[in-house]
Amino acid sequence: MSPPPLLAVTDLACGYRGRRVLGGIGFTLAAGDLLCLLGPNGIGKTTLFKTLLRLLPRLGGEIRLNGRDVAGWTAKRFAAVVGYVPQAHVPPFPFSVSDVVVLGRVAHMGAFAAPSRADRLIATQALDLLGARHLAEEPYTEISGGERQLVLIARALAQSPSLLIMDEPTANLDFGNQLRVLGHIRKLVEDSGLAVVMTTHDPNHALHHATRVAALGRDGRLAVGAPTEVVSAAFLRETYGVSCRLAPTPLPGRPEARTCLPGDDPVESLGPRG
Ligand SMILES: Nc1ncnc2c1ncn2[C@@H]1O[C@H](COP(=O)(O)OP(=O)(O)OP(=O)(O)O)[C@@H](O)[C@H]1O
Repeated sequence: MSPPPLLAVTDLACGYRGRRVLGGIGFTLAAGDLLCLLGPNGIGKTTLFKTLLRLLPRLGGEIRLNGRDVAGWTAKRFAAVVGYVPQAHVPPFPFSVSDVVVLGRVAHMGAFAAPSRADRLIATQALDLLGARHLAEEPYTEISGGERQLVLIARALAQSPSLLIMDEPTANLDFGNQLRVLGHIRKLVEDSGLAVVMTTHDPNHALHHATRVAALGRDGRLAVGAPTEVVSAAFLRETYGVSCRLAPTPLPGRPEARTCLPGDDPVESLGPRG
C-alpha cells in the first residue's frame, strides 16, 4: 500500500462565526510539491490558510498530515511538521536577524529552555541556505523588505518542517527580490523534498514556479492541477475579468511553461466583475 500523502484536505469548510466563506475544499500535497493558491481578492485564501494552520476552527471536513487528522494535536506536534511564513512585518524591537531565525527552533526546545548551540547552528545553516548569512548580526528592523522575507523563510526552515505555508511571500518585493525569493523557494522544494503551499496574485508565479496550482474561482470552487491546465485564458477571464493570452515560454526544466500576457481587448479588464 502506498503511504498517505503529506497533506490531505477533504471536504473542508472554512469561515467565521456564523459565516461560511468556503466549502467542499479538497486537495492533496506530496513532498516536493510547490502548490500556488490563486484567487480574486476576498474569495477566502487567507481564511483557508488560517484554517489549515488551525488559527481558525474548521467548519467541516478533514485535514490530515501523513494520514493523521490534525484535530487535537498539540501546537508543538503541529509545529514540528508545519511551518508558516507570514507576510514580512517590522517588529517593535530590534532583535538581531539570528535571534529571529533561532525562534524557529522553539518547537524543538523544552519548556523554558534557551536555544542550544545545535539550535544556533541550525539557524545559521538556514540563513546560509538562503544566501543570507551576512545578515545574521544585523538588527531585523534595519534590513530591507526582501531581506526580511528571506529571514522569515529561514526562521520557518530552522523549524525543520515537512510543509511550509507561505502567505504571499512576494508581496511588497521588487522584481529582483521576487525572482530571488521564488528561486530560493523552488530550489528548496527541488533539493530537500519540502512541500510548499503559497498564495500569490501573479498567475505567472504559478505558471513559472509551481508544480501544481489550486485556483479558487468566483463561485468558490477549487480547481487543482498542473499549472498550464488550471491557468487558462478562460480561468483568467472568469476569475479576474481580464482578457489574456498565454504565450509559450519554455524555461529551463519546464519546456511546457507559458507566460500570461495582456490580451487583445484590455479594456474588458477595467472595472470589477460581480
Ligand atoms: N475576521 C473576519 N470575520 C468575518 N469575516 C471575515 C474576517 N476576515 C475576513 N472575512 C471575510 O472572509 C472573506 C474572505 O476573506 P479572505 O481574507 O480570506 O480573502 P482573500 O482571498 O485572502 O483576499 P485577499 O486576496 O484580498 O487577501 C471576505 O468576505 C472577508 O470579508
